[in-house]
Amino acid sequence: FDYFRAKGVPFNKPRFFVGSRLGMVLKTSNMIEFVEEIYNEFRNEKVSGMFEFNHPAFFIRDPELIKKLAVKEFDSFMDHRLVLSEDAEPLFAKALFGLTGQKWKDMRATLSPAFTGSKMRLMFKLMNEVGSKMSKTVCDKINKGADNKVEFKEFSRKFTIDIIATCAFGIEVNSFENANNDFMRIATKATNFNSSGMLLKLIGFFGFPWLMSRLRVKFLDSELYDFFDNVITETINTRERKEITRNDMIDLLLQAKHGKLEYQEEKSSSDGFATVEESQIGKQKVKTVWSNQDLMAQCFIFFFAGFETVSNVMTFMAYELILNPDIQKKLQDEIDAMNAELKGGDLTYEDVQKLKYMDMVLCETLRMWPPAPIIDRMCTKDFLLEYDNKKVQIEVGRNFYIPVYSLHHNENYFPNPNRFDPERFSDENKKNIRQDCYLPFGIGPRNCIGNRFALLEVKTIFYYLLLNFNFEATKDTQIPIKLANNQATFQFEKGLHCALVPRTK
Ligand code: HEM
Repeated sequence: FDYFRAKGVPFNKPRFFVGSRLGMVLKTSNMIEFVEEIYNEFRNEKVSGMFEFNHPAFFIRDPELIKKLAVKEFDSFMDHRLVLSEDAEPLFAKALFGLTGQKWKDMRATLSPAFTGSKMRLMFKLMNEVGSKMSKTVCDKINKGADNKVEFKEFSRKFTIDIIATCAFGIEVNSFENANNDFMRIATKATNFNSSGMLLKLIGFFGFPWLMSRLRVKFLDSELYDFFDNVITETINTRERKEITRNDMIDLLLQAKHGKLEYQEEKSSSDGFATVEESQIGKQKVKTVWSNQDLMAQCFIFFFAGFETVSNVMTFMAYELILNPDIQKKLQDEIDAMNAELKGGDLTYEDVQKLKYMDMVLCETLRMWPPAPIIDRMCTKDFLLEYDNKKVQIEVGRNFYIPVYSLHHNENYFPNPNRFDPERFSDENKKNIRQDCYLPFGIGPRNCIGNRFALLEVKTIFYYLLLNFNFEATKDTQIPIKLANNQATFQFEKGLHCALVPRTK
């Protein structure tokens, strides 16, 4: 607890055992309150300190320093702090997010060609099929008299499960017809951080990973591991035996396994303002031979990273549209115009790129409600941090946090930050946005590999939903919303209860 005092860095006064995480243990604050509390404690400092239980961590407030460490000095800050070892969670440890050093570089370079604009264009067909089919199912049900009141988080999970199942695993699920399918059951289990058992595990893994490793505590249920193992092994075997091509992620991973996937530079490759660029590391050629288990871990992380984040964005976007009917109407006008232009034809990848206002609304949702409100990096080479005539040594194994949420809500970077205003991202205004202060998909070579996929997915689903429905509040809608007092997830306390009212055109 003397770590920061010795370095002359101001720090959040730690409490015995819990450090700066009392709110996590007592469940008295949510993730945003935690980030804001630490961010606002030393408003005039570029760097401060906090404690993950007994583990000191730097908190970098200054965007230029963040950029310096996460981009320019990437070699010294390449990894995330590993709280899950290979013993505790083989799938996490072998997946891109958990990999470290050279292994991470090789895997990133192997996978990044699967996430370029041209690959997204091919995958869009699968996404579009699910989006349009599911909206039609919902429409038919409501038109036949089914209840039009939904809890939007639960509702959007059905879309994201079906899309990730078809795009990452090559499996059609149809969660609106069969709500209790295995994917949904497993996903719900994997992302349920609310139970006391899970809270204890989280405290253990965050605060005392070495102890958890000694005790051989597993993070995820073994049923989950078996489920992914069976699904992926079976799919890979069938694909290889029957030489089926489907342009989904399993296809791309198999191409990568056989060394046939290479990064292709593209002329214009923006899938929206929030798109992040791939670094040179991701564009290298690699010769590593990957095992089926390595591939399985990647499918797993696509599932894990791409399911909860996307359904969260969808829920927050629906909430903002309910609060701001004029914005909802303007977005529907754009969608209706596109629909008229299509004259009954299929929506294409290029059409989605043309939905400018959709991009503005989504960018603003990601600013107001970034699904990853805080991200971290771990020091992989001793580093002397110099700023404001100070010199602070950061040793290997120490990590720093980037307060994404607080940057997005700092009035110096986003005037009137609590106002939902898509106009910030208009052609005219977006040039005023500092790229180092807008980080919904992270920063530097370790940014979100699935960013294009995520943007495309949300836009496609909202296209079909808003074409057919108005989102309206009901007596059960919690306004203003409150977040659940849980620092492991970023969710509404009571969900988002609302009505999908069929549009009369
Ligand atoms: C709106 C939805 C999403 C958001 C806001 C989001 C955000 C993020 C953020 C903030 C990071 C950490 C970046 C950093 O540390 O600089 C990350 C990493 C990652 N995301 Fe996403 N993500 C989303 C959707 C997805 C999807 C759909 C996929 C996969 C299909 C995905 C796959 C990953 C992976 C594999 C990583 C680890 C990258 C690495 O370590 O090299 N994400 N994401």
